[in-house]
Amino acid sequence: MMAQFQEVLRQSSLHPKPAGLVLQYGTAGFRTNAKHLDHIMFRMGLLATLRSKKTKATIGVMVTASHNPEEDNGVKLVDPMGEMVTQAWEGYATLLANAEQQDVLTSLKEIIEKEAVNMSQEANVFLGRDTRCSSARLSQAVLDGVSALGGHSKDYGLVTTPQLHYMVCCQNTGDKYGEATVEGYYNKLSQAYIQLIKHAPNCTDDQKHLCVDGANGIGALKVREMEAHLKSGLQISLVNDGSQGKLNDQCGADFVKVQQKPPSGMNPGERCCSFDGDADRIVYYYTDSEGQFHLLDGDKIATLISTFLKELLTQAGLNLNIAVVQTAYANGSSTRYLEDTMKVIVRCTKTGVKHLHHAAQEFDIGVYFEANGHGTVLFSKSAEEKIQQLSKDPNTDDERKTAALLLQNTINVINQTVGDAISDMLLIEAILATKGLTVQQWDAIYSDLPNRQLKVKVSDRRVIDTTDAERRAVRPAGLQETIDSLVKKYRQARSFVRPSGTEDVVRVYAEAETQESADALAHEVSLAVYRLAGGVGDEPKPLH
Ligand SMILES: CC(=O)N[C@H]1[C@@H](OP(=O)(O)O)O[C@H](CO)[C@@H](O)[C@@H]1O
Ligand SMILES: [Mg+2]
Repeated sequence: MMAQFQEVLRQSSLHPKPAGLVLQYGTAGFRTNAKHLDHIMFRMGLLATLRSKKTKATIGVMVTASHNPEEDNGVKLVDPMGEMVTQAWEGYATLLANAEQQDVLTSLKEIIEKEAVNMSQEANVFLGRDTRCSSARLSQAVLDGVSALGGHSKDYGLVTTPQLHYMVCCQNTGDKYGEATVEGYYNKLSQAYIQLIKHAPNCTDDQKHLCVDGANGIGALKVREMEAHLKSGLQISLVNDGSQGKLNDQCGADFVKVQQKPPSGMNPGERCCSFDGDADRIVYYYTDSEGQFHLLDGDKIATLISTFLKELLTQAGLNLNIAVVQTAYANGSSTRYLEDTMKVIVRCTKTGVKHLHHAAQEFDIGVYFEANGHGTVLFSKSAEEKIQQLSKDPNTDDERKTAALLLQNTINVINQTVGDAISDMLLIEAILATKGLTVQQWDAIYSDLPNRQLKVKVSDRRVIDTTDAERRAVRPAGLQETIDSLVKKYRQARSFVRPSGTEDVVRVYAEAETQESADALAHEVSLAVYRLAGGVGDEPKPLH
């Protein structure tokens, strides 16, 4: 053990921390300009090794800053079942990341002691990275951290974030979930997709065509690799494939969702989708004959998927509960449609995938999506078993059997570990094909309420405290009362504010019957935040 600690000290000096730099393990790990991250990567290599020893399982480390600009980078840790690392270890990550150079060993020992980590236990770490030019160098720093503590590592190189989550889950479930290789991932998903579209024999070449915006990132590389496995079951035109443009610059799912417009390089007459920079988010869109842009975001995706699953459950005669998990950012129309028309259970959680994921685990089938397009579907073990039994039952009639087989293939096309743009894309394409739905028909299931998101700069965003899944502010005094009285001025209105977990801003959301009302309400609520929560800089200006 002494020798290992000596090695940590030696290696740590090669990955020095800039004095005074303080970073937080946020909603999606550490994220900042790549030039400040070398020591963070080394230390996350150390921490992942400890986590592996503690859990006696393989742990994942993904080097990416998702939708952030190319100059940034970041790192996320992946727990044994492919889920985000637990909250307690997020705390350790922050502790270790911020320890000054001379205190690294003390912090490391503190974690070892608190968690009673058996240091003679073997450790295994899987590593993946996105296409940023800083990612290769930063990955090496992670590997140095793992080897300093005597851990084993496997570097998957360029993979999407959800592919790495998948590998970790496969490895720790003895390949029950699938084979822990990129090839195994493509085979599992593409075979399930090909089985699903067998139920759409009338699908024309036009319907099989999809434009994909790869955000000039890893998703573009991987969608190309996947395409080869799909045996022309899907015809993909790839734009922003990374050959020319810059990562996430004027493209990608975040750009499309926030700007509500198509990415550069795309002429979206037909069905299109955009991935984000690490391919764990997806949004769809099209432009109608009048040139109007239509966005089909995470809420519309959750609605499409849950409708499909509910119909299959009915056909299969299976009594399984199904819920949709959303956040406060879900469009009010989607919530109303799901609850009132679809009669599915709807849950609202705090922002951040881990919250949605945990809530979704409480149901037989939990469909979760953030409005920005990050999401997946979780099937409980018993739900999977019931579906499998039915598909094998010789006494089942044809209709029930077909539904059970469709459900089975749906399970196989989904990456249950985390939101996955490629897997979600295949599922959505299969649903549209089997139901014979156009993107316009899908869009028409319900109409979004006009909405607006704004950001307000305040001197300390922690003065805002929220409750009820972030839908109500309990501090500062008077803020919620002000929001309530502003909301009353508009029809079908709703508004809330919360401090961002990834940026130094307070986010304001408003929706209402018209775009003008949503914009006016968002502005008035921004002013209330500015005045009551210590706004800095100029007062927010009206949008019109
Ligand atoms: C309104 C919004 O889209 N917020 C995003 C954003 O979190 P904030 O805490 O709002 O900054 O980044 C998170 C990580 O990617 C994502 O999970 C979340 O949905
Ligand atoms: Mg992402």
